[in-house]
Amino acid sequence: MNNTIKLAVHGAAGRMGQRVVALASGADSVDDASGFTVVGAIDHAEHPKSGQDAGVVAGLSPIEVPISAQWPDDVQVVIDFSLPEALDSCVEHCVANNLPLVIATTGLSDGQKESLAEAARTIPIVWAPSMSLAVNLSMKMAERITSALRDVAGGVDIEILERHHRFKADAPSGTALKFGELIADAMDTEQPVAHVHGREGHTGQRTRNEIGYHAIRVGDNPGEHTIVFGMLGEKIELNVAASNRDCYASGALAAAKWLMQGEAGGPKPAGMYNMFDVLGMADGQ
Ligand SMILES: NC(=O)C1=CN([C@@H]2O[C@H](COP(=O)(O)OP(=O)(O)OC[C@H]3O[C@@H](n4cnc5c(N)ncnc54)[C@H](OP(=O)(O)O)[C@@H]3O)[C@@H](O)[C@H]2O)C=CC1
Ligand SMILES: O=C(O)C1=N[C@H](C(=O)O)C[C@H](O)C1
Repeated sequence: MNNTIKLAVHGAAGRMGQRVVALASGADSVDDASGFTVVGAIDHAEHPKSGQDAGVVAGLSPIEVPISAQWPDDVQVVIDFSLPEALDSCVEHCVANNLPLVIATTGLSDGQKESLAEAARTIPIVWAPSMSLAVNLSMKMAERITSALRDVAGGVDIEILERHHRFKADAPSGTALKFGELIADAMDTEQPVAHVHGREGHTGQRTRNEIGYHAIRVGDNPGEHTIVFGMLGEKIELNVAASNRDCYASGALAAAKWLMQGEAGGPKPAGMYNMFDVLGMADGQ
């Protein structure tokens, strides 16, 4: 009997979808990727690779699963790496079929975030802008550094630089925005924190309650974030960089496996989870 977890990948023909299909199909021996069978490789019907074997598209031998807009019936868990405009139908399918869902797509609208919160009342969802262990650990470090420097004499200026490949459609990255959200909370100021995206012209002096964001698009960079903590006389730079996309793919597979490991032997209860939950880094864990 086949006891593996039956996985569908949404956005399967894309850069990330291909790596999830490859790792889950055993392309490399990655612990987090063991124990899955890819049963669905979902992409839009007009995709040029539609109908082709998803394993072949991902650079492997055939896995006998075509890239298709049709969802198979035997799916147990879904991983989404697609586009904001493609996500809604994926969430609707998971809610209608009671399927646990890992959402990695970034650039979502406020309305979509509200819809996700609603969906999480019915199904368990892991939603995170970065599935990478190193990035999530760096987020915890950024919170810690921000708190430690909160009352430093002369103050600290915090700026977030992100670099990604030229094909990336959203800016700044979802990860940069999440770093900013966590840092703003850790700044714990009475004044609201201003999120400043790039600077140009006669901007005046930098204020003390702002976080700056700078999005760089270069070549094939799979994702790099640098958080600069600038003080008078010294600075700290926290840099976290992917060498390839497998940190995200294996993190998403770890999240899918975690969703399938509820206390009662079935999936986790309905709710909104993140990678801190998956990695055991949530407050109080
Ligand atoms: N959370 C994380 O750890 C990470 C998140 N990401 C995010 O994941 C997303 C995908 O990234 P990436 O793989 O590089 O992007 P790609 O553009 O390479 O892949 C997206 C795939 O989704 C397809 N798609 C478009 N419309 C639909 C639809 N209606 N239904 C199903 N599939 C559809 C695209 O087709 P077509 O090409 O024809 O548009 C493409 O094949 C981005 O938002 C990115 O920011 C990326 C890496 C890590
Ligand atoms: O589009 C990408 O490539 C990435 N997107 C995510 C983001 O927007 O934060 C995560 C990672 O940095 C790669």
